[in-house]
Amino acid sequence: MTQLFPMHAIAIESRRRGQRLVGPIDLTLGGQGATVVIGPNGAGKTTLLQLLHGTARLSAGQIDWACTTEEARHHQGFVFQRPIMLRRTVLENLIYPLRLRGAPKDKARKAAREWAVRVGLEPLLGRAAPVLSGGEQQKLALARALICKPKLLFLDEPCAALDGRATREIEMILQTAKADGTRLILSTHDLGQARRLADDVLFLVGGRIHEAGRADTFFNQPETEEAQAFLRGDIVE
Ligand SMILES: Nc1ncnc2c1ncn2[C@@H]1O[C@H](COP(=O)(O)OP(=O)(O)OP(=O)(O)O)[C@@H](O)[C@H]1O
Repeated sequence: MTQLFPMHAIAIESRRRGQRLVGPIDLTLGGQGATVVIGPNGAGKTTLLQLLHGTARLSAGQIDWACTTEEARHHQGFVFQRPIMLRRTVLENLIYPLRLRGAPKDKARKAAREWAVRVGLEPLLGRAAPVLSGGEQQKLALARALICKPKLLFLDEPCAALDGRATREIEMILQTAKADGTRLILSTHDLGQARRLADDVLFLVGGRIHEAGRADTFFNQPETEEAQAFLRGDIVE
């Protein structure tokens, strides 16, 4: 069975037009739990997730998975802040990633129905995905990612535009995915969400990891002045 972890990111950087946006960052990830990436606007959270996932180009450094990079990519999913829906039904959106991976039609259909039930979208299976509400679309995006049983799921501000109820539903799906063994890495501006979901925290400022560690330690005894200020709700730049 393919093992992704431990993953070692060594001195990774993202530069644009000669300007360093993120890095250098060194990071080791073990195979369990949820890592929550927090930090002010422009700190580099999205870019870091994309570098790790391989959708943004490394300007320097390297990422070593316990398997090949190709295998690692195959076992990852990425959920965006604004979900990208196929202009097809909910059912077809769920079937699509499985068919892409070669699953037979019947099997894909069965899994799609099971996932629709799990995330509460069963009554909407025949509806066109683009007309779903924001919360419904995000649940669909999550189910579409999880249906492939990723070993690692990146989520970039998955609840940014959602109300409390939709956020709670998404968080429950994420907690179940984590309990089922999916490694989560998500960015959020919602400190309440970070406290609820995080096992580990990466606190980014200015493209660098400013503080990192166990969530309870970070939230209860942040070491740096910037982290203390950020947790108080002060402006950190
Ligand atoms: N394609 C790009 N070209 C130039 N600069 C970019 C590009 N993408 C991101 N940046 C810059 O890189 C920095 C990090 O951006 P990023 O979106 O990763 O931050 P973030 O922490 O996710 O921000 P936010 O909380 O606002 O979503 C920002 O200064 C941003 O302007």
